[in-house]
Amino acid sequence: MCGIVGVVSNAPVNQLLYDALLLLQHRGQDAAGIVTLLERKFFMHKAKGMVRDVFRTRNMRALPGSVGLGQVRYPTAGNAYSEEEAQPFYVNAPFGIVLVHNGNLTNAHALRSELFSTDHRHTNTESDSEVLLNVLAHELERASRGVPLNPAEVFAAVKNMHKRLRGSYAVVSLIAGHGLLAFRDPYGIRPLCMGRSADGTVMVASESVALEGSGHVFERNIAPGEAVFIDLQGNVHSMQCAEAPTLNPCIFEFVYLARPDSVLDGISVYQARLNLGETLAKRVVSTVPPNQIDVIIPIPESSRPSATQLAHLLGVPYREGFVKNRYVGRTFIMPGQGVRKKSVRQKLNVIASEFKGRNVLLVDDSIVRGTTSREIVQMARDAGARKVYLASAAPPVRYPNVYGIDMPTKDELVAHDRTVEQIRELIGCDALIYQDVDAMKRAIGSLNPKLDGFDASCFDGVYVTGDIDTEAISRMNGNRPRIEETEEDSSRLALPNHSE
Ligand SMILES: O=P(O)(O)OC[C@H]1O[C@H](OP(=O)(O)OP(=O)(O)O)[C@H](O)[C@@H]1O
Ligand SMILES: NC(=O)CC[C@H](N)C(=O)O
Ligand SMILES: [Mg+2]
Repeated sequence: MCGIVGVVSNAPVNQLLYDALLLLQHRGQDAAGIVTLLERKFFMHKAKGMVRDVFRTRNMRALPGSVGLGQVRYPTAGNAYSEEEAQPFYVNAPFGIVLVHNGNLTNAHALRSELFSTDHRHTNTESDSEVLLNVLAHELERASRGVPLNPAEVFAAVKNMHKRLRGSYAVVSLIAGHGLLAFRDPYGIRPLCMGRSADGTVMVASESVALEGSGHVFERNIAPGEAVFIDLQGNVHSMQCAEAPTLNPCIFEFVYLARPDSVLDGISVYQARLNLGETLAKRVVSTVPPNQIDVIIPIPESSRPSATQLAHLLGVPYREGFVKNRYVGRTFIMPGQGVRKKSVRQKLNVIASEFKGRNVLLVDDSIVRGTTSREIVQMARDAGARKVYLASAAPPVRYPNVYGIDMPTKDELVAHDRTVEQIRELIGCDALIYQDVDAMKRAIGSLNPKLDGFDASCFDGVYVTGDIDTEAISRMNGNRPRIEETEEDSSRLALPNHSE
């Protein structure tokens, strides 16, 4: 779940792209990049790190032009530590194309060989996004052979792409001399929306918060399978390019990934989390009587809306018991278990008085590897809690995710092949209460009846694209270069040393 953005304007866009990427930082902390287009020349700067670290003034000055795109990366394919896999990706022919991608191709391996043997195209990294760019380049070349590239040719290329690509993809790309192309996979797994500002700038972005926070008015979501082409004058053309599109957004966006102030596919992320708190209340009542809970404490950050609603419905005081160090990033999207574990303690600290002698119900949005829960439960006990109960606003995460969330192998999931009682024992809490899968789908789905369903594969093992061999994917991903604790990790987590 990287964050992507693209703009067509008639004023310089470097600062605008930077601002939008900052608003999408929660979607990817590993690398960031921007490309701008001035006349027919691309200007690019990308590197590993967060937006504020990657772009210095001199880099920003070197990004001229009134059209551009950007990305913040959370790696789900290839090598998380490879600077070369930071996005955007560039290819020189045809026309000159740059591309940013949110999602994960499940047939990247097969496509890479096909690109080489049939299309005679070379890819130089392990990134699925580079594969995607080369498929786009090949299809654009085919569609515009002997004719000028107009929207009809661009849409013909996207139609062919949908036939070749499998998995999830929300994409923004720039075609030099022509315009900006954005499209979404036929299931709409990853989000993409567009908006406009008063001066006529058109922006496409992963989440509505990027539009609104940078002075644009949300216009609409890009439909599953749809392609939008914005020419260099700012005219918007669009076409449905998939044969049988359905809207099945990733449910984990609502549970954890997206910002609560975003509205994705017509659903307020905040309201979705409140609703999850409401249905969770029913589960809690049937496990632990509310009069045996003294206080409800959220595990910051993402669980707050669900915990508030839960506390309200149970009539139990809601208190802040953990303070988050805002300078440590999101732990779940950090690459590598060592670094994730260490950062939970660096990130959260207890307010001991909220725990001492009390029966506390801790609430998290989800439990994935159990890294956070294990640490937190122990911290609550160390602070003097009498009983420590834990509730998760999402059901157990039991299956690998193959569509752009970094939980690729089942063995790393604390709930895989374990009963709730076994998980409770591992985490070390006195009671463990999970959301129910159908209740979760109803709680969020009721907010937009036009949805066809969700990709909830990590909870129910049903993969919307229907062609997933999780064993093969687990094997492939298990061999991915993963990051375990290195010096670089540790220094990245360390707080700035002001005495230097
Ligand atoms: O079981 P785990 O593998 O630990 O993963 C789940 C935890 O990770 C996320 O928090 P994170 O710190 O990433 O972000 P947040 O501040 O938005 O809650 C999520 O909200 C859970 O707290
Ligand atoms: N989280 C994502 O969307 C990742 C995009 C792409 N698969 C990468 O690893 O760079
Ligand atoms: Mg969290």
